[in-house]
Amino acid sequence: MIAAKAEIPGAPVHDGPVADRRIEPAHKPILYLEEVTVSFDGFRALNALTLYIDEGELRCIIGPNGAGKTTMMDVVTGKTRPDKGTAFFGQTLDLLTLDEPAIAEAGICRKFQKPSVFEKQTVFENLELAMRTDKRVWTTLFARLTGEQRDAIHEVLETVGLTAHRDRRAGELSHGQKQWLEIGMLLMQEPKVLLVDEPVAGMTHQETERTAELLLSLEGKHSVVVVEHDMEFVRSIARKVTVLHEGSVLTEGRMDEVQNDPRVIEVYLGA
Ligand SMILES: Nc1ncnc2c1ncn2[C@@H]1O[C@H](COP(=O)(O)OP(=O)(O)OP(=O)(O)O)[C@@H](O)[C@H]1O
Repeated sequence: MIAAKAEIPGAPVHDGPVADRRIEPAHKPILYLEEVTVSFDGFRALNALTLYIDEGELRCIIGPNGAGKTTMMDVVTGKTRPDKGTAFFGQTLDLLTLDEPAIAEAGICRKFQKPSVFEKQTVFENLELAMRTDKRVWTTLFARLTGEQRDAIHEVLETVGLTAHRDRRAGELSHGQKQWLEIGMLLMQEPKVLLVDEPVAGMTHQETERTAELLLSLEGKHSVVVVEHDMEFVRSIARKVTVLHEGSVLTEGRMDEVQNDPRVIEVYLGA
């Protein structure tokens, strides 16, 4: 079921020439979470969380353990249903009416911390499998690719820096390369929003740097939400940073601003 976003108080309205001028195209939200509350046995993992993500932006979400970062991603992807609040994708798609596959189909993809690739298939084949709607390995590998599909795979290989490894089995790749391959597999689905959970955990310094470049290169083409504990990494990619604490937004802003915010310092030192 599709509900109308315009019914939400304070939500931007895009349906007329005057309304259009109210929003800068560069700051048009694609994801709206408003007053979202999730309780587990009375404990509020999310507490009236309100968060907007703009189209094409790269947003970092930080916060001490238990702040609600994972729960927030679970709500967006349909894994967890909030007790209260609203979650919209764009102006019209009510995420709370959709299940996980429908949300992924709509263009919200999630990269979990642990890479999950088809180890026995090559890098190229993994990307091919990710592109198809028919997920049966057998069917996919024996279907012929169109020129356009090949181009799409080559473009993603370039983006994730794995062109030279296209014919290697995924199982032979390093941890970092597997992570990039999985990001590539998500890119094959042309997501509008990419949620990335601790992308550099377990990576070498060099792999971390390369991951920063990769995520920065996605900016403008996709909205990328990165949840990460590694502050040096966050600093290297951060545009706008949102600090979660006890299920709500504590503060948002540039990395230097949030780092010097006494409330943020207190929360991290107290954690
Ligand atoms: N299924 C659940 N049942 C009970 N409590 C839960 C459940 N999922 C999360 N919580 C609790 O909700 C709070 C928020 O958890 P969440 O995993 O969202 O935090 P986080 O910011 O991702 O933390 P971390 O950085 O440690 O991963 C925590 O106190 C956690 O123990």
